[in-house]
Amino acid sequence: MERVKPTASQTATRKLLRARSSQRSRLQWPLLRALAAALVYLATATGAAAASTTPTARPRLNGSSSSQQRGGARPAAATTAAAAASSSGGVPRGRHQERRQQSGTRQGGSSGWVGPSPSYWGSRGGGGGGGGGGGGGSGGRRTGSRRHAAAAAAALSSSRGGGLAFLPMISGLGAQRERREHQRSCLPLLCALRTEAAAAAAGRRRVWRPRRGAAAVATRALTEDGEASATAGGAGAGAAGGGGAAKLTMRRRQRRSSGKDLGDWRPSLYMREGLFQALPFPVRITVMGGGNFGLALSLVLARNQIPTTLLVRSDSVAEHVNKHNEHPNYLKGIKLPQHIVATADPKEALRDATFVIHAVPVQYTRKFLENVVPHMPAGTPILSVSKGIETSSLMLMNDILKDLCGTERSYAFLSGPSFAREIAMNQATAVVIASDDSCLANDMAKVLSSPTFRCFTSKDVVGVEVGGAVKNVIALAAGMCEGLGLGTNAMAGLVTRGCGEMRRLAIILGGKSRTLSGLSGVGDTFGTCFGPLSRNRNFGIRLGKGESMEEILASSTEVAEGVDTALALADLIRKTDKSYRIDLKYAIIFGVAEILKGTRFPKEGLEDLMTMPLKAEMYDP
Ligand SMILES: NC(=O)c1ccc[n+]([C@@H]2O[C@H](COP(=O)([O-])OP(=O)(O)OC[C@H]3O[C@@H](n4cnc5c(N)ncnc54)[C@H](O)[C@@H]3O)[C@@H](O)[C@H]2O)c1
Ligand SMILES: O=P(O)(O)OC[C@H](O)CO
Repeated sequence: MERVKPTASQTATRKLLRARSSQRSRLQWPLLRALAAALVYLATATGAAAASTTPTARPRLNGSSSSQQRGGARPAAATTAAAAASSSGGVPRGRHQERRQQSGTRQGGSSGWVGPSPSYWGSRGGGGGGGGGGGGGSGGRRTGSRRHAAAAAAALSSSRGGGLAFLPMISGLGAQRERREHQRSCLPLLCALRTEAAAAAAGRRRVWRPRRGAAAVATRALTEDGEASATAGGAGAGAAGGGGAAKLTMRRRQRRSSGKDLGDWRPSLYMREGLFQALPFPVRITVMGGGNFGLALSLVLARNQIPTTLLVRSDSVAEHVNKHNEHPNYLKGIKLPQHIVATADPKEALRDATFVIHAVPVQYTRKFLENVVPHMPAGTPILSVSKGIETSSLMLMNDILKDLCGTERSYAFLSGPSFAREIAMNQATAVVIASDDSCLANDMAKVLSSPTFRCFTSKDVVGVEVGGAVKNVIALAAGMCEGLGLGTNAMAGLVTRGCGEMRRLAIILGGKSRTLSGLSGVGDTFGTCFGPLSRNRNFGIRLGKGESMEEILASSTEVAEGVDTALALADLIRKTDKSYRIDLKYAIIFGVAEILKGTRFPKEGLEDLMTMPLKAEMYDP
């Protein structure tokens, strides 16, 4: 019998059904794992409660239902935990903690955290100097719900606080409302647990008062112990003694004794409403680079009450920041919260970092990192916010960081329309964080997001990075357009054609076309080309008005990354794109490079663009 050939729509429907069924089976696995983990946990917890006089007794977490919490009743979990705490001489200890203490390994970085560690710390070999290399991160990388299911199972079988790692798994199953309820009910508990974990690490005892709420517990931790040891939803902290950490702690204490601390240490809306998505491990962040953007991101972190250390270049700047709560040169007029601590000592800044944020301009990155890398704990993930291409190597940040900090750690890249001053003034901002490691991108998005700072995620590192680099060059051109006194038609045409060049280059380098229609592509291009705060645009305006490069460079204190990047891009395109007439395909980038080199005037550049050979508007590489 002759086989009937399916129609195109039948084939498409079948493909869709097949995809959905495989998606369903992927979703079922975490559910089954979750159920299995919960059963194991319940069975063990029952046994543990019976034997709660032993030091290894594990408290029950499942008593903290939202109704109990809202009704103000002391949750069963708290009662059990308190009983277990007192019986074990402080904080109840789980198996992981015990094993670590027996083997003498420093656990969970500074805070003594005993929950699971994320997959991107796998290369730390379960321990190490940072904020949490241990627990569940057993080497190879896992992704998505598998990782969360495994982390939850590990947490449930390890320590009481780790049980909260169950939350992301619930979210993976899509039960949004339940998750919110659960988080709301668990949040005060989570904060209290972390406070206790940190106190235990520092050898202190702590009174269990979950009914006072997360904010009270967090604040109390700060006031009583002089250490930012409990933070909003998921941002635990360190209380490690000795060395640099002790110095930082002492500074915090000194400030506190001055009586003006805590003014801005309030629970954010995310924390109060339970919207903050807790990470199942403590977080302490080091921001490298105390320029405009480093400061702005420190403020974002401080608003989420994450302990943040700013690594600056000189002792005098660090001293000024710590003493006056503002930077002497950047973001003038913006006051920094007291709990942002600056230091010029990379060892001191990095020893306890859970994550590192790199906010040094691309062209200074290599020199800056040479002194810093030896002090960076192995495996600590880095989030880069720098946009551009290195002139000497023609590398994007992804390659520069891998070159300098090794391939054995995960990297993420933040980009999008995000002027430092607007962020510092708490104005709404949306960005994208790209990483090959989607767990890291998700976690960084959780750490940074707040009601005024929204992070999306992406897997397209190249697309996001190319967008961030090329938009600065287009902004120089847009500035020249403005400086030449041209109208809206010219500006809109120029920026649109510039976005085409950006997309073309991104595709050639391995990025995705759709990324360039997002925040890091056209989003950032619009922001930078039309935003009065843009340094690149303002540089272009001055060029357009007839000032020379030398004059502008001599009189400006701020970095316009597009200047070096334009020259690097022209070289990179020549090296990478071997197609016919690249000068026509990248007319704006080449034009800007020529003007910066001094071989063309802005007006001539415009004439060149307008008299190019006639051709189709769109074509792909
Ligand atoms: N400013 C913004 O609004 C913004 C927004 C998004 C991304 N970014 C990106 O963030 C990165 C940092 O930008 P920024 O605005 O904070 O820079 P900035 O111009 O405000 O500060 C310069 C930074 O570089 C350091 N620096 C200066 N000269 C140096 C040198 N010779 N060697 C080593 N370090 C030196 C300074 O100490 C300072 O930390 C850039 O790549 C930029 O593209 C900035
Ligand atoms: O001030 P610019 O021109 O360096 O731009 C800053 C940011 O990149 C805008 O997103």
